Amino acid sequence: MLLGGLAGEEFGEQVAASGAADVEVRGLSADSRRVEPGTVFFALSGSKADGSAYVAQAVEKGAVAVVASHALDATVPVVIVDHPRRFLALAAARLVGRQPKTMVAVTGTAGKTSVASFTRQIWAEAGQAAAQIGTTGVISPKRNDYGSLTTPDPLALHTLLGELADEGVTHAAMEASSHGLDQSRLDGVALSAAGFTNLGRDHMDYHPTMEDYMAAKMRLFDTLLPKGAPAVIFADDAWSDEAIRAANACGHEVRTVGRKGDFLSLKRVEHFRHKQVAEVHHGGDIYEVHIPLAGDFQIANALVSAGLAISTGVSPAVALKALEHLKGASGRLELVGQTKAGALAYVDYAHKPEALENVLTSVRPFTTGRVIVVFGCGGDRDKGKRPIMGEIASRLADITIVTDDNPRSEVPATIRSEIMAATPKGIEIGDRAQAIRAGVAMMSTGDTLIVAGKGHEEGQTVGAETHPFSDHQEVRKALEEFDR
Ligand SMILES: CC(=O)N[C@H]1[C@@H](OP(=O)(O)OP(=O)(O)OC[C@H]2O[C@@H](n3ccc(=O)[nH]c3=O)[C@H](O)[C@@H]2O)O[C@H](CO)[C@@H](O)[C@@H]1O[C@H](C)C(=O)N[C@@H](C)C(=O)N[C@H](CCC(=O)O)C(=O)O
Ligand SMILES: Nc1ncnc2c1ncn2[C@@H]1O[C@H](COP(=O)(O)OP(=O)(O)OP(=O)(O)O)[C@@H](O)[C@H]1O
Ligand SMILES: N[C@H](CCC[C@H](N)C(=O)O)C(=O)O
Ligand SMILES: [Mg+2]
Repeated sequence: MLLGGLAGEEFGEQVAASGAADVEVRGLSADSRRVEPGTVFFALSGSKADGSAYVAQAVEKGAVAVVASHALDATVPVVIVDHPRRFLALAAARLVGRQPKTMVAVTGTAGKTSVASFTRQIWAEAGQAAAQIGTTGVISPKRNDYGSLTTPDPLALHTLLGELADEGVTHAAMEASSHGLDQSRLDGVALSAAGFTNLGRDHMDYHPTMEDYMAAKMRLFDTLLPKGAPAVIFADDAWSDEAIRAANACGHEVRTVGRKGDFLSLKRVEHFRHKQVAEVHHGGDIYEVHIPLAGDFQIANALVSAGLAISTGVSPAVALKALEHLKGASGRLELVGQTKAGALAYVDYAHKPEALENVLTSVRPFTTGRVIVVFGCGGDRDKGKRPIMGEIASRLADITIVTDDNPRSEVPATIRSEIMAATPKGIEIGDRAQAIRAGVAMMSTGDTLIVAGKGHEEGQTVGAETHPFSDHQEVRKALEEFDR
């Protein structure tokens, strides 16, 4: 394809100005190390490096043109644009040229993986070939691939979407992380609908303020979702009104769900040990909905998912009935085992304040004994959340065990001490396997154990190395050891 053709209307003029419109393009890359002959190199300024420094290397490896945000010295044409990351995403979409026909994206601080999974499950129940893309990887009729980024970079993303389309997948739900939105990773995806769950503290190391964080999330509505398309918004969050305002301002069809929702209105919820029954009103009809998952927050996720499924053609009756068979996403308040005396052990991915608060509150109604929590905070990530999570655990759990969770380049004991400062009665056990053993050893009748922070993860990253580690396995091992 010619670069002029990949540029589209938005970047056509700049490409023409560079004299590169007729350059034949064989591939795109933002990494000089991966450039091959015929590639267009996008020189991106990142958090660690500046791609401009690698232009010479890219050209040496065969780059036929460079896209950058400022003038550069190069022996090939240089296209100067304001937003090279957006150009990369749109060009990747055009170069691949196909994606599952119906795609939705969901954003929010918590619940994205769950909503992507539930939406896929509802579509599948409705007979569609459906996929989900996000933190836990890619799940489709033919795949169950472990993932890394929540929102893949545009080249990986569009290659994947092309493959899914070739495999016959017609429906896909993807997670839009704030990093992904801010870095235009999904700008090239054609969306049929989009969802918002909630906003809470996270990634304050990346976004300067909560308003900036919210603005990144709202790119989903103000830049990516085509005007007039359905925006499904959870109505009961502190930031819901702001999201509704933003979606309305863009001319979308706003569909709110939740207690304050008018598209799917939640009227009543009864909590049981392993399930919840909700009364939901839609378009004048009343539905009794059985959700086989614990946790109030799963109702919110289920409603956003049903809203997205209905907005993409599933009948309301089928969508709400499908909720009866939902399986939780791996490691999201997942019941991993129980003691012979019936005390429950869960693995959960809460690694940010609101999520931890929600999870600890969610298990209280069915916990007749004590709530025991084992958790830590990641290194090289928002340090401000450490004392906040410590305070939440000491307020909402009866026993708190503070341990390590991917310390990365930081000193693990320092991370723990920042959590412990707000958890005066916390027990500190750095070794995560030992911390889980200690938690399991304490369990007696009526207690609930929550091992939080890693969810589906399969490794513990210490320094630059990731060692195999699974909360699921450690919980199971400890249950075997202590509960004979
Ligand atoms: C902070 C961040 O988000 N970084 C992402 C970003 O990298 P970057 O552009 O900042 O990269 P950089 O290292 O500064 O390099 C700048 C440019 O120079 C290029 N380069 C560099 C070296 C070289 O020799 N040659 C060369 O061309 C790089 O390829 C890059 O294009 O763009 C890359 C490509 O899309 C991402 O892989 C990378 O994600 C890193 C690995 C990451 O850890 N991201 C996390 C924080 C993240 O994105 N998380 C979110 C949210 C999770 C959640 O919600 O909890 C996610 O979506 O997963
Ligand atoms: N709607 C919700 N409201 C509050 N907390 C939630 C909600 N949904 C999930 N959680 C909590 O957040 C954790 C992560 O859930 P999930 O993976 O679905 O969210 P996510 O937005 O994909 O998170 P991440 O950005 O880390 O990938 C869960 O394990 C649970 O503790
Ligand atoms: N996507 C999140 C996951 C955090 C999970 C937690 N286990 C940690 O390592 O902090 C991040 O990279 O910030
Ligand atoms: Mg996720």
